[in-house]
Parts: sequence; structure tokens; C-alpha cells
Amino acid sequence: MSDAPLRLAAVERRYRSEAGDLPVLRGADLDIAAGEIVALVAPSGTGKSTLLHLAGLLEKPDAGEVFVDGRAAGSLSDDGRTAIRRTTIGFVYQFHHLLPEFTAEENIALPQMAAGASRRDALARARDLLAAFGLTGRESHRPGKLSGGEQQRVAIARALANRPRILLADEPTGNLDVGTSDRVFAELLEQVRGHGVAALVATHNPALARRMDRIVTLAEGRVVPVVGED
Ligand SMILES: Nc1ncnc2c1ncn2[C@@H]1O[C@H](COP(=O)(O)OP(=O)(O)OP(=O)(O)O)[C@@H](O)[C@H]1O
Repeated sequence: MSDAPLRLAAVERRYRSEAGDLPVLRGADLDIAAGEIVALVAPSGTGKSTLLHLAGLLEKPDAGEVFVDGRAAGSLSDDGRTAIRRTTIGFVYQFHHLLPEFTAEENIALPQMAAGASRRDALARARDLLAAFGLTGRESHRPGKLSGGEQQRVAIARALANRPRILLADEPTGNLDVGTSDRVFAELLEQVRGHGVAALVATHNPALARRMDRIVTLAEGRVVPVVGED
């Protein structure tokens, strides 16, 4: 039995439509160790979002199993899955989904409070994370008063707020210029390595992918390694 924070074993997912069945994942296997960051680089439509949704317990596989810290997600109730999503998994979406009526620090504090932290502790951690991502001075800004890149950094900080065991990200630095993207990614790496997070990052950016521990792609519904060309 693997003790990897995240393990997908023989996962299958197909979508049904009037045109027939579309098998997207057909026996996908993936293990991510604590402190390991894996790049998922695959053409559009091959199933990256589907894989991230299954890993994040947002969808259930048609066959196979997702293990979080060795526990089979299929054996959990809906409440149990929600609890794991809240406390164990951090998500960074392509479109950040920050709450517009709350400030940057509140956006990072709220998931901590939902997981049981006091408002005071949650805000203190929010400020630390904002500082780590270069956003000191922006704590009280609402998302509408932040640039796209700043909003994305707040979203990354929010994903890390509950010290997740697993981080799932879809183009986490997509809106950032090269210099900012480098710095934000360096901080993300430090958080992942320093806190033993298992991270899966979908990206179309080959330079970013090369900075991760390994690169995988999707081929015929399976996860396959990409061997470096240099
Ligand atoms: N809810 C759904 N119902 C029917 N088909 C779906 C559904 N979700 C995804 N698909 C189809 O499944 C395939 C994989 O979709 P997915 O979003 O996982 O791809 P992706 O690799 O993330 O693509 P992109 O890089 O464009 O975001 C696509 O052909 C898509 O049209």
C-alpha cells in the first residue's frame, strides 16, 4: 500500500452524450509523493481537467479508485469527501473564483475559518501568505482592486491556507508576466517542498513544466511519463 498523499489507480471516466460514449480516462494511474510537484502537460481535450476533478474528489470515477493519504475516496460519504476537500486539498483554478465582496486577506482566511480556525489566527496566516507572495500592502483590497496577476497570487495563497496535503492547480501562473511568474512559482515550490505537499499542476508552459520534479502527459486515457529531451 502506497503512503503517497495522492494516488489514482486504474481510474476510468467517460462522458455520455447523444452522440455516444466518450471515454476520456481509460485506466489512469498516478502516484504523487509528499513534497513532489508533477507537471501535467497534454493537448486540449485529452482530459487534464477531468483528471484534476477526480483527484480533487469533485467528480467520481466510473471505475478505479482515488486514494487520499491511503484512504479510498470511494468508501467515503459525500460529507466525508467534502471534509477532505476542505482540509486536505488545495485548488488553484484557471479562473481564480475569489469572492468579490471580501478583501484579499478575508478570501484567504475564510477557508481556514470553515475548517475551524479562529478569525484572528486565520487572518494572521493570511497576512503571512500574502507577504510570501509579494502582496504586502494589498491585504485590504477587494479582488476588483487587484490586477489579474495579483488576484492569481491571492488564489494560490488561498489554496495553501489550510496547509493541504495535496495541491491541484490548473495554469496557476497563466496570467502573470515572466518575471512575476518565476517568483510566484519559486514560492509555490518552496511551499510544496517545505511542507511536504503533493502537487499536480496542469500547464501548457514547457519552461514551467521543466522546473517541476517530473512531467506526465495523457495518451489514450492513461497517464504516461514525458522523458526530458535535453
Ligand atoms: N461534463 C461533460 N460532458 C460531456 N463531455 C465532457 C464533459 N466534460 C468534459 N468533456 C469532454 O471530455 C474531454 C476531456 O475534457 P477535459 O476538460 O478534461 O480536457 P482538458 O485536457 O482539460 O482540455 P483543456 O486543455 O482544453 O482545458 C473533452 O473532449 C470534453 O469535451
